Amino acid sequence: MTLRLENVTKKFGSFTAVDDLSLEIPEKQIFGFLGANGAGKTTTFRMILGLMDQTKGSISWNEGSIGYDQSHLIGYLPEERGLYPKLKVQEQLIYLAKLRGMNKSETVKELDYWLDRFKVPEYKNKKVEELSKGNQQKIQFISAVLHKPKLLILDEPFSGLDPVNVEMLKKAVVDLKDAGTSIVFSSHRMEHVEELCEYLCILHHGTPVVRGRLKDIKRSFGKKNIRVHADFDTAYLEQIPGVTKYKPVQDGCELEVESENISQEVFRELQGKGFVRTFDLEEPTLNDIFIEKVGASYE
Ligand SMILES: Nc1ncnc2c1ncn2[C@@H]1O[C@H](COP(=O)(O)OP(=O)(O)OP(=O)(O)O)[C@@H](O)[C@H]1O
Repeated sequence: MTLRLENVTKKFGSFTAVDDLSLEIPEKQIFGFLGANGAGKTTTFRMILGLMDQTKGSISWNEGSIGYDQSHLIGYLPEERGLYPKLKVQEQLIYLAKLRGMNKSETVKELDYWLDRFKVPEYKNKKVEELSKGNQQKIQFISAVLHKPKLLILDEPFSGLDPVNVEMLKKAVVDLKDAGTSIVFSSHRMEHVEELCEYLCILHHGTPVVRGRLKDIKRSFGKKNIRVHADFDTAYLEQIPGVTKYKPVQDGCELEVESENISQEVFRELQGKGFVRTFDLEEPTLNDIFIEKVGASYE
């Protein structure tokens, strides 16, 4: 059940929010959707879900289009969140699950499971407005997964959650993937995407600037980070051509180098100067890649 976007464009008047976006989102994986504010992530989700028509291009899931008759196969956590504040948690989840074809006893069973798992069983009969923002978000997440969707779209699922709740939700996302759910989520937090996703796309002004498998993206980025700890002054390393960043740290330095070859050059330059305690060569972080590809537009 691959989700495929082909040359998708969305215009609002003369403004292009999503520009000729082609993506293949593999099934049973967690796919990360990144981009600065206003990059077009939510707009893309809305088009995938059929909440909004694209101006051009096509979106297909399992070779067909996504229609309302597939609502029971899809779960969505919208960015704007949308629970009824005056209704009790159980009442409204029974109502929302009914729209997706679930009966009351199935819903209550699933709801009890999730409330226990998220350590909030006492909220079952509380009105949503009585819950904190983070706890409302957990309930909203439950409403997106209660019917065991095959495709789950999460718009900024971790925003506004404390670290314990972030971990709880991450674990739930991984377990859902292991159970066979295809998950797409947007986030501004690179470390979450780095930890959870095998595949990702970085959107910039509605256009993908990076897409594919995280491992391949990191490898092809070229730049590497090096951490050196030594019992001599390493400041001279900054002068090596191809060293793009230099930061002194306690007993050494952190470097960014243009390529693997330059890292070997740095290694050679360290020989014979004294005792080198650490020489760590690391792949770039997703944060490094994001800043390089998207960051310039902030300047
Ligand atoms: N209904 C609309 N009418 C006009 N412009 C819109 C509409 N919806 C979105 N936009 C514009 O389209 C662009 C993309 O918005 P979108 O909400 O998809 O971004 P996003 O990547 O989800 O951003 P964020 O990270 O801030 O949530 C923005 O410039 C936004 O102002």
